[in-house]
Amino acid sequence: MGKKTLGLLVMAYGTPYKEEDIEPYYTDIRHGRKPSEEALQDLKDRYKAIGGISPLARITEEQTKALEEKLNTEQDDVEFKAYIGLKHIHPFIEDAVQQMAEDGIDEAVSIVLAPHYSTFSVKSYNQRATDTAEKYGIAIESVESWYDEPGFITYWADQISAVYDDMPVEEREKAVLVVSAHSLPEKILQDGDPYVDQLKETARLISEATGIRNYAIGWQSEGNTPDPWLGPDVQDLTRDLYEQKGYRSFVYAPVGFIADHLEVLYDNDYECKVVCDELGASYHRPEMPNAHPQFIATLADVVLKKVKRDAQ
Ligand SMILES: CC1=C(CCC(=O)O)c2cc3nc(cc4[nH]c(cc5[nH]c(cc1n2)c(C)c5CCC(=O)O)c(CCC(=O)O)c4C)C(CCC(=O)O)=C3C
Ligand SMILES: [Fe+2]
Repeated sequence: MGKKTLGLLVMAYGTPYKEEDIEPYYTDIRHGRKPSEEALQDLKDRYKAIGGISPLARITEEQTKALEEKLNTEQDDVEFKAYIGLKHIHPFIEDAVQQMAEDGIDEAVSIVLAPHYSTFSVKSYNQRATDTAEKYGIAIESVESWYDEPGFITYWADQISAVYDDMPVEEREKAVLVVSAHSLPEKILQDGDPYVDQLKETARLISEATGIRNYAIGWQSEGNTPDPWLGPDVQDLTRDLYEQKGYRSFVYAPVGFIADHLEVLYDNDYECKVVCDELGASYHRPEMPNAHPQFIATLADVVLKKVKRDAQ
């Protein structure tokens, strides 16, 4: 008998593949409500500013292929077969699980390509995966978070240290590390959501690993809604750190994301850089994990730990 095939559901946010996808994609993000003409144009302009469309679709695919390959070379007990399931565009999470069922898979493990757990993000991905798997009789186990995984911390520590090592000593003395994730509505805190504490812990572990004591936590890319969002926003934080603490060099580590995409290429590389330029401060942003082998090996560790624990 051959090896058992285990489904590997890799879930991610999703991104438009071409300009015409932007409207239905944005409508899906807004729970089916069409965006205003103005908001739609604003989003189209941001995608245009990063080169027309996001590289995220390609990167998610590269990460998924690399993870499947790594898992299958790392161990010999099962054969992992990867499926991409997206939150806001095809192939949707439900499509991926249905495809698994059609391929005869009855056992699967899932991981979200986002390190920190929140009721807004990972919980809803996992719920959709579990509901659909149940419908098709697939036994699925879901990774919940990996914000403190040693390889993840090492990845960022190495990238950040490389940026600091390249700085002249005078710059390094006036440098600050800004560790950030996507902002969420403040109301998540009322339900004891672990999101904020998890980001703080990622930052603390990076500080410990790099020896960088001057760091601050920020939130970015907040939505355009009337409710209050988690702050401080990274742009306001940049000004405050400049004015009140005298920092002159800013190193942005958007650790809530793992790929080059709109939030990083626009919200950090354009918007934060504009603030730094205005202030006459230096802007740095270490490389995102993307399909970096060290990062993929970390994801493989996370998946294998989940599978092994459940096998006991
Ligand atoms: C927590 C979180 C993550 C990280 C965890 C995870 O990865 O799941 C994330 C990632 C991403 N978010 C992305 C894109 C967008 N998110 C939006 C809007 C929103 N995100 C939210 C949350 C998150 N988002 C929320 C609460 C809203 C407001 C919704 C509302 O209106 O109530 C909008 C609408 C316009 C705007 O607000 O900019 C867009 C275009 C892309 C793809 C980028 C690309 O295509 O390159 C990625 C990776
Ligand atoms: Fe988003």
